[in-house]
Amino acid sequence: MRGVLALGANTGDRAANLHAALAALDALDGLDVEAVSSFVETAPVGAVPDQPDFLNAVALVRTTLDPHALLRACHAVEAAVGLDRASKVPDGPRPIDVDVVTLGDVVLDEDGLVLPHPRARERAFVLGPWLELDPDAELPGPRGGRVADLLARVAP
Ligand SMILES: Nc1ncnc2c1ncn2[C@@H]1O[C@H](COP(=O)(O)OP(=O)(O)OP(=O)(O)O)[C@@H](O)[C@H]1O
Ligand SMILES: Nc1nc2c(c(=O)[nH]1)N=C(CO)CN2
Repeated sequence: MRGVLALGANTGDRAANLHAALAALDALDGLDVEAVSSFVETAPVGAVPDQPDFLNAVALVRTTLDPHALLRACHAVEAAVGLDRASKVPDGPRPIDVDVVTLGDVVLDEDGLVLPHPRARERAFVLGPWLELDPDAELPGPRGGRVADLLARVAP
């Protein structure tokens, strides 16, 4: 299946962290990184406004992993690049964050995994790079829609 991953980093060498995470993802059995967006500098969104700007990117992947295995793989890559989950503050600074935005048309909410990612539809730092890679992209599910339309709503 095709999947969409969102990456973000705002501590350390942000670009090096994104490159390391992308290489680690591509090295996984059952996952190929097919395309990577530009790295975009974005102001922090969410509960912690007073932190460094993020470098964000989106990757299109092809994978045989099931949704939970894909999330576990993302967490393993985060740990390998230097994220200590125990000290992570929600919405706060981190050397790397890898979220699963979509996996095919899968819609689910179970065991700590929600697909599509519940906040993707309101995050310009996800929608913008995704649109760059696929101008016809669509977010599946009842609250989905064309990524171009969702982006126009959050970043008019
Ligand atoms: N689609 C998803 N992608 C990544 N994590 C998810 C997803 N759905 C649910 N989660 C859960 O969200 C939990 C918190 O995610 P994380 O630690 O990345 O939070 P955060 O990065 O601070 O915020 P956000 O999830 O809004 O990016 C994870 O432990 C994971 O179980
Ligand atoms: N600009 C930007 N803001 C954020 C980001 C992010 O990746 N980019 N990630 C967050 C938590 O996942 C919270 N806020």
